[in-house]
Amino acid sequence: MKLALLGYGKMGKTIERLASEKGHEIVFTKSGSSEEGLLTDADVAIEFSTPEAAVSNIKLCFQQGIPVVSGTTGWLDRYDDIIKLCKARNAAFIYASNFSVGVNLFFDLNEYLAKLMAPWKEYIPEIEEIHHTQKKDAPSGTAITIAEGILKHSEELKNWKLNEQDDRSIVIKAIREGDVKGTHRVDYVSTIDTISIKHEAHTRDGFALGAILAAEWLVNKKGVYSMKDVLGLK
Ligand SMILES: NC(=O)c1ccc[n+]([C@@H]2O[C@H](COP(=O)([O-])OP(=O)(O)OC[C@H]3O[C@@H](n4cnc5c(N)ncnc54)[C@H](O)[C@@H]3O)[C@@H](O)[C@H]2O)c1
Ligand SMILES: O=C(O)C1=N[C@H](C(=O)O)CCC1
Repeated sequence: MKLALLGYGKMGKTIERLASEKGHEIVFTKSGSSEEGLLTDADVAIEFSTPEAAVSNIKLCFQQGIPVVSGTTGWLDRYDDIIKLCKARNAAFIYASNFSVGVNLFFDLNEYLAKLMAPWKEYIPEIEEIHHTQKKDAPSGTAITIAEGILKHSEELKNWKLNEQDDRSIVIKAIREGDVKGTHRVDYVSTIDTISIKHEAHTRDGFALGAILAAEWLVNKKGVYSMKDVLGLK
């Protein structure tokens, strides 16, 4: 598979290493807004850049007819526009807030637990995420997906809030420390006890391998997909 890498920071470089080990070829890399260029040698693009750059990078792929896998977080206020554009252009697109297989299993576990806990109103759900100090967005995209999974099964809770709790919202506590790769915990807290589930990434390899898997899956497809399609979790 011939790959274009849009964004060549911590994730871009991890993807380059692991994709090369799998026998894929990197034919294009982009690490700034001034670089445009032709992606047409690539079978698929993998986009891990910045919240400000993601939308124009994805559009660049749609314009050049290259399927695109995007893992950049912090731009989702534009997600619906991108989906419309993808359909209008008959392009191919996968976004995931987290590409690791472990986190995608954790998303399902989170929804299972949310359904189980829904009748037990004395337990209040809370989310905590911890990441490295260079991270630009808060809360993490993964924490937002976790919150959405809980909201789907709750009658009382209507939204999430960063570092703030009230009767109708789930608090997401965002902590930035050292070089933490990504830790997410969901607690159901009552006065009597706490029930917790946690995912802790030890390296970035899981995110990168999941993105490569998604790219391999997306080649020669059209349409909008998710990691559930890639992993057969639907
Ligand atoms: N979905 C997932 O599984 C997952 C996993 C890890 C990180 N992320 C997200 O991926 C993004 C990147 O993470 P990172 O740790 O590699 O960050 P990073 O800061 O190490 O790398 C980002 C790179 O993007 C480059 N860049 C800036 N503008 C650009 C542009 N216009 N076009 C192309 N590249 C540009 C920067 O030069 C930088 O090298 C973040 O949004 C992060 O939250 C998602
Ligand atoms: O390092 C990051 O930045 C990460 N971002 C994603 C998020 O916001 O959820 C995934 C975990 C790592």
